[in-house]
Amino acid sequence: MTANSNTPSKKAVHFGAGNIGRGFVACFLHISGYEVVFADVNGTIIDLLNANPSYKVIEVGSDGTSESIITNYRAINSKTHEDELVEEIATADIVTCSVGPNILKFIAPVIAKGIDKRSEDLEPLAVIACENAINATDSLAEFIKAPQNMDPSRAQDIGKRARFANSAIDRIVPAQDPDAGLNVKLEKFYEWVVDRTPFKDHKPPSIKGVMWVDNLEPFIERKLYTVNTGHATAAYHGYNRRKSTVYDALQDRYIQDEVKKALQNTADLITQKHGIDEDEQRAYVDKIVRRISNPHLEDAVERVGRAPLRKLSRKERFIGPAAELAEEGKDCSALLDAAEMAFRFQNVEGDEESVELAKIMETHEPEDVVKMVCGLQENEKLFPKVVEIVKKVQADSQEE
Ligand SMILES: NC(=O)c1ccc[n+]([C@@H]2O[C@H](COP(=O)([O-])OP(=O)(O)OC[C@H]3O[C@@H](n4cnc5c(N)ncnc54)[C@H](O)[C@@H]3O)[C@@H](O)[C@H]2O)c1
Ligand SMILES: O=P(O)(O)OC[C@@H](O)[C@@H](O)[C@H](O)[C@H](O)CO
Repeated sequence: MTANSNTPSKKAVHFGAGNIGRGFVACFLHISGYEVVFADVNGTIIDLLNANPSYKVIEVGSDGTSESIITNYRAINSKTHEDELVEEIATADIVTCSVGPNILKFIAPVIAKGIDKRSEDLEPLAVIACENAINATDSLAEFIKAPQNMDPSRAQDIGKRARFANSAIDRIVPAQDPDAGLNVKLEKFYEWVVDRTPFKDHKPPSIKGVMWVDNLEPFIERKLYTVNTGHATAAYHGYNRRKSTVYDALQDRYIQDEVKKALQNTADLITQKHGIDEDEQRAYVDKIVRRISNPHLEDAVERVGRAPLRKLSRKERFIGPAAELAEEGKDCSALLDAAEMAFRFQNVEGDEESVELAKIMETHEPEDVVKMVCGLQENEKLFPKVVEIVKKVQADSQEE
């Protein structure tokens, strides 16, 4: 897969040269004819990218392996070379990011400067956040337009210089082997759905593989509450049963049943809320269970369970759907079982949020934990159920 050399050169700046960044977003921008300028704070990755003119994207699955070569990129350290990056953004066609939802506020200032410097003779910059979070691009746009980052008068007519489109991005990219260098191993499946509505009066950027839709909400909720709910359920149960990978976890009959029950809980919500056909959702679930069971990915439960405070928050894969189901008096018990396992994901090596979670659990009353971590309020039907879970986990920790 290489870009057609006759394609006029277009430029994309991509924040986050990590797994999904190199393996999916940059790969598809590359085959769509963009020069990709990576921006990252990891000096080692930046140096490697600048020293190597190509890297491989390796798709692995039951029907074999296939490789693509990615070229035509540069890399800039956003911590040390901000001015250079501002110039690149001011003249780019697209800015994408896959840095993690909690990092958006840190990349916003430099994007704001680049947008502000942009000539209005150019098409507006297309900004698309590729994170596992509902409306991540809106969150990024809010940070960009905040008065500390942009003069309010410029924020008001920012639409002349930039358009912000939410997206749902789906492809499993595990942590890479330490000796993999820049190469990225990932699954064959991919889905990248982007909101078309911000480009109504302009042409949306041309990116191969993107599905443009007028209503993104069903796509992002279905993705987060199926792929990520199922994945995290397997990972947290797996972690607590000492499994190494999601594949190993799913070999355990009990965990497999818990995943299926959690995905039945979310299917009950999604099919009704978004008018999705039940058979279609069943097929989607089956496919996801097959995808996360891919033995070639060797996806560690610690990666999939990473950042438990984010994953236990209000709009995320467990509490988001469970709160809505509880309000309707529907079953959300498997989601709560998985949330309990997430509360037990404490002090995991290399995971700051799991250390923070342990401190919060040790020093706060159960009701306060539920308010702080899950963003639930006392008047919500789910609140007492999660309080009971927290009490149980706290009691078990005291016994240990
Ligand atoms: N890996 C997947 O399977 C997958 C799939 C879909 C979506 N996502 C989402 O993509 C995002 C990234 O996930 P990942 O697995 O690629 O993680 P990753 O850790 O491999 O990559 C994140 C990259 O962001 C960089 N970064 C951190 N702070 C930065 C900053 N201030 N400025 C610039 N770069 C910064 C890191 O150095 C790292 O290279 C997350 O939101 C994740 O949920 C991941
Ligand atoms: O990236 P997170 O931490 O939100 O979730 C971990 C995994 O579930 C996730 O990265 C999946 O691999 C991905 O969302 C598949 O599309």
